[in-house]
Amino acid sequence: MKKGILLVNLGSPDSPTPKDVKKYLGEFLMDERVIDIPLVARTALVKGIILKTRPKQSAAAYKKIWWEEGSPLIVLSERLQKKIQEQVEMPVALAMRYGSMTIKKGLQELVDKGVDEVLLFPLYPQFAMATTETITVLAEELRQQFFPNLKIESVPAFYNKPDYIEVLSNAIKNHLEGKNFEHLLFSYHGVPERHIRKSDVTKSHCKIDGSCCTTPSKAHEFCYRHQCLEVTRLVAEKLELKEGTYSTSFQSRLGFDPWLLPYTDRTIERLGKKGIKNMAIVTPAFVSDCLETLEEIAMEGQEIFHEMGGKDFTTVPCLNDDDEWVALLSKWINNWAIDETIVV
Ligand SMILES: C=CC1=C(C)c2cc3[nH]c(cc4nc(cc5[nH]c(cc1n2)c(C)c5CCC(=O)O)C(CCC(=O)O)=C4C)c(C)c3C=C
Ligand SMILES: [Fe+2]
Ligand SMILES: [Fe+2]
Repeated sequence: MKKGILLVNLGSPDSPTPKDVKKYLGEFLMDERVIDIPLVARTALVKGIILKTRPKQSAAAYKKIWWEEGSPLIVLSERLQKKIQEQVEMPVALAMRYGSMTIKKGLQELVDKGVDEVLLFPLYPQFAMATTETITVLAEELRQQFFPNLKIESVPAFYNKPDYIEVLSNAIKNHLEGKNFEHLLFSYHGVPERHIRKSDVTKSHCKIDGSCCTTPSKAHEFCYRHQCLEVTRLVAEKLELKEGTYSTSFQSRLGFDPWLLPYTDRTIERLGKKGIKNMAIVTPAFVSDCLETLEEIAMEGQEIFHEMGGKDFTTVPCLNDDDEWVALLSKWINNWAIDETIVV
């Protein structure tokens, strides 16, 4: 059998124009694992309300962060793919869950190279219904419909793998070397609380009450909140951060449902009001810098902090195409090629 890799990230619009942003958001938000309400209600909400105003607003935000080569998320994912390809023997393709670089095209590219066994690699350290699950479900649907002879195995969330924590901690340490920060905020993309309850395989563990996520449970294999809190805990342990000098928050909420707390914008506000003058922020739910890190955090977050009296606001870049990160992903891929072990 010939093996190949399909790295999958979220995706971006083709350009930062309201028209392309609308097309992209339409596909993204109509995903039943992103806005998880019945089809009729989802259509009314997305097409009848969100897509009437949001594309213009989002396009303006995208314009602020767009690069000459294109969307930062896509460009950085492509750089990652190229660097991994230099370190592994088998073909490495890249796809996006939404937008033009489809998973179908990615699978076809591998099949055209003679691949019949694919390692599907969602580029998300933590599991979420709206990220990892939607990728694996779609890939399986495409396999059944178009590639019935293809074998696909998926890489699960790797949030607590010691070598991932080490690479992430080193990246944070290197970036913050010599910088004097009083507080390090770990900001993760949020999800509606409802998503956490839906993914609870035990159906009774998740209470979103702050304690369930630190009580051992089978539910944590698919609990986004637990997995985010664990990344913070493990990195803080590795970097020997003192209690009270770091915290976790959740960003990018959409709509009026309760999302995971505390919210990042409010947390930054609170830190500024409390008299913190120098803060740093890291965003471990994203492996590539994107709209949510470059605009929402590095621009809007910084502005909030300054308005509250804060001075230095340092954003730690995502792992992007960091050499240690590339080496780790290549090691995991090469291990799979040798003995089918998936990420240990
Ligand atoms: C951990 C990763 C992500 C989760 C979980 C996630 C959930 C989620 N997102 C929305 C709504 C939007 N997200 C948007 C942008 C965006 N989201 C992620 C990652 C996760 N989303 C990334 C990497 C990006 C940036 C993409 C880029 O091109 O750079 C947007 C678009 C921007 C905007 O208008 O704010 C929306 C909308 C929901 C509803 C959701 C639910 C669980
Ligand atoms: Fe929990
Ligand atoms: Fe999002």
